[in-house]
Amino acid sequence: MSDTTKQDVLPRPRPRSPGAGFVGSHLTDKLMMDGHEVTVVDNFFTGRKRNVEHWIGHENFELINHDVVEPLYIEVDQIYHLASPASPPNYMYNPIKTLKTNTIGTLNMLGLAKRVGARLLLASTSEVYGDPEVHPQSEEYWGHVNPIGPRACYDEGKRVAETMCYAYMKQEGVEVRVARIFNTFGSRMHMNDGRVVSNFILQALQGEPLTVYGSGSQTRAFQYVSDLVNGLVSLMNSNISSPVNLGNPEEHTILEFARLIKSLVVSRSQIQFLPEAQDDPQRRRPDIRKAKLMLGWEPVVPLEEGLNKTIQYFSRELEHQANNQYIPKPKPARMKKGRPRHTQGASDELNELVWAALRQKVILPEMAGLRLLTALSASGSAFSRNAASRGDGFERGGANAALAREFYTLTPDPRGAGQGRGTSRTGRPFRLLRGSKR
Ligand SMILES: O=c1ccn([C@@H]2O[C@H](COP(=O)(O)OP(=O)(O)O[C@H]3OC[C@@H](O)[C@H](O)[C@H]3O)[C@@H](O)[C@H]2O)c(=O)[nH]1
Repeated sequence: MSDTTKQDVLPRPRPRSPGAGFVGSHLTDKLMMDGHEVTVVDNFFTGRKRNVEHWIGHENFELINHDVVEPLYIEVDQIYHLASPASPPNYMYNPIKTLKTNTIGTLNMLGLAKRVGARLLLASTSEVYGDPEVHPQSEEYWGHVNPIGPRACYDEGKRVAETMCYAYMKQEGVEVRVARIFNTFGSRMHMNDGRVVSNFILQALQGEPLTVYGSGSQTRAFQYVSDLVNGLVSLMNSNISSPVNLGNPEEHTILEFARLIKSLVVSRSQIQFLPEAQDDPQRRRPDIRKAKLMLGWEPVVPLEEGLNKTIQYFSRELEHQANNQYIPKPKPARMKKGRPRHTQGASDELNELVWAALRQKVILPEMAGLRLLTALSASGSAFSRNAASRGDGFERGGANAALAREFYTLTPDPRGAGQGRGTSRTGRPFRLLRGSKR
């Protein structure tokens, strides 16, 4: 099928990504919000349906339970190939599976790209540089990897995945993009992820010792997930086929990082030194001059801001887990006149998502809208809990208008937009009722 025909059939790009994991689910949010049709493919080895459930029911969204180690036959224009466990304990847990995913999985995705004429973006990693002898790491550096060490399944798996991309580009003309992703953190990381950010935050929140492997003098530079997602999308849509580093160049020792998290959580946790991990890279920091120059991209979220959001996310996860269900905090069912209604306790991320949807006039179908409301409700918003429980009302006419009205009424726009008046999805203008009785 030619590109033109495909464009005729699918007026908007139709990307696919194994997107129920940490990074994939944030990428899915961005692509959906930008109006694309998205097919998420995931085997749920480390991904979770919960991360993308708010899109289930949306006409532009499809979720396929599939392992990329098996061939896949779908029609797409762009492929974000993110499949692979990324946390060292996860990828070392089943090294053969990690190797299969990164080798056979990548071959299958490149085969798919070749068959349908799609562009493929490989989520590669800073781990291709191994324990680097060059600092900071630029794309020209070939790396220093132990090919038989415990990290090799991932490091070498990603290195050969890059090799495969360029072989398909040269031999078959497949359009490829390669993002070398440096340490990334944010909400939707799994509680058992095992990487340093989730470990330290969870330990600090629970008063457990923060486990520093080795002396803590090894360094890393951490980027917030929204910066990464913006970088991935801009790389996909660029004309740069050679590898590009995506990361935040602000470098810290792991010990400094432990202290920073302790202070942000205001935790009394001790710091506990454990034996050093084998082949642990000692220094890592991205050289991002190429991304800046060629993509106009650089991270914008300050470390502390990203960490505070992530701390908030993990506090809720802990609360949710402790109760096995979220017990809402007591709140008056009706707010007093003049007092702003808001989703206090609701996740900023969900608020942002709903607001962005309303601002960009993305259609929130009843099911997706209800799921968002339910999620907000689970986060402790008395108002949205009521709205969710009145879900049947949304099935009737003007559902999106009702949904928009609910959110206009209860949620402050985090970016200050939507003041005073709004327009519903049906085009019917309505007044912002925030702060007054409805
Ligand atoms: O509890 C912990 C966890 C980790 N660490 C240390 O913190 C540093 C960072 O470790 P992480 O497990 O978060 O991540 P690593 O940097 O080793 O690997 C990561 O690199 C980039 C990505 O591609 C991957 O997400 C991941 O492989 C390491 O030095 C590690 O030894 C601790 O000191 N304590």
